[in-house]
Amino acid sequence: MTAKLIDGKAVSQKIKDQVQMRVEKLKHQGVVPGLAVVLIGDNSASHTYVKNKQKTCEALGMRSDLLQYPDDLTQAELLATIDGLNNDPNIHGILVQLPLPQHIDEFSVIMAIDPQKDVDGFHPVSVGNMMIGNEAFLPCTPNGIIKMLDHYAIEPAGQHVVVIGRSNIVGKPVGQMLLQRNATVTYTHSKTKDLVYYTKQADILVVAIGVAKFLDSRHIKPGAVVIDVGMNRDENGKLCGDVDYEDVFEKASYITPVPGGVGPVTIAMLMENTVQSAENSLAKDKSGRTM
Ligand SMILES: Nc1nc2c(c(=O)[nH]1)N[C@@H](CN(C=O)c1ccc(C(=O)N[C@@H](CCC(=O)O)C(=O)O)cc1)CN2
Repeated sequence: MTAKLIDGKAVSQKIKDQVQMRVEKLKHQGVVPGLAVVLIGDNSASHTYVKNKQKTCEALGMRSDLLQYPDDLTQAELLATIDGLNNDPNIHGILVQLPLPQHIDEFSVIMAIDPQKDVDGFHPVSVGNMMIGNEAFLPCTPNGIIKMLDHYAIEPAGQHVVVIGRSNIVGKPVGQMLLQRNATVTYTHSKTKDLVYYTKQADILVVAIGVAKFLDSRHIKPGAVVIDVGMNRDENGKLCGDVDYEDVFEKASYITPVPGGVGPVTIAMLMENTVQSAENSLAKDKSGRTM
């Protein structure tokens, strides 16, 4: 068996085409969706991702404001910036690019963002609503993974999903979202004993640990679906995932490439959250006017 490629670029394009139609409809009603991206410091990967976000935003006809600061920005200054964006009627989505410099508390920053503009889906209000199945902004990478599975008719229901990694932005939410689609979910992490005992049981494996080529064919059962969330550089400085792609390709049924898999769909889901927020804002204004 050789794996079928899960083409993140193709899935991303399909989502962006739908977003573009929604943007045009909003523009006819006088609303230009606006995304504010706050970038602190000089992390080169973050600069690349933010550039991708801005480029995509503008290509879809949305407004994208970049607020860039040196890494000595104080937490108080950042919170004041976020407060200004919360109150800007032309801004519908706010994100602060992670990771942050060590002197800034990530939770305080996420808490400062108005949940109605939380297009990353990281705010506890968004997370809580997601957990109980309420409408919420869903985190972009986990939601993108769901969209890729849907695109290839890979049904999570009844499947054993093993998640490697327990971050607040990928591991924890993706497991919950797949649980809500009736998968059976096992969470594993750096402290899990005998990791292979769990990974070899997985019908669907989500690998989000940030270690280049960590997972190889010994970790998976034949026919597993492998979702590689990793974004690393190999010994030659080449972008690679958490999965040894060449080694796993012969054994998996589906696999996401890096680059070209989870990354592009993450961006597309951010665009979808941003246009959704602008639609929510317009609906709220209209309901206010009819009161
Ligand atoms: N505020 C946030 N910070 C971070 C998030 C997030 O969702 N919100 N997620 C990750 C990084 N991430 C989004 O910002 C992200 C990572 C990778 C890509 C991407 O397009 N990857 C490309 C390759 C890009 C390259 O050339 O290096 C691919 O995989 O094809 C987009 C977004 C952490 N921070």
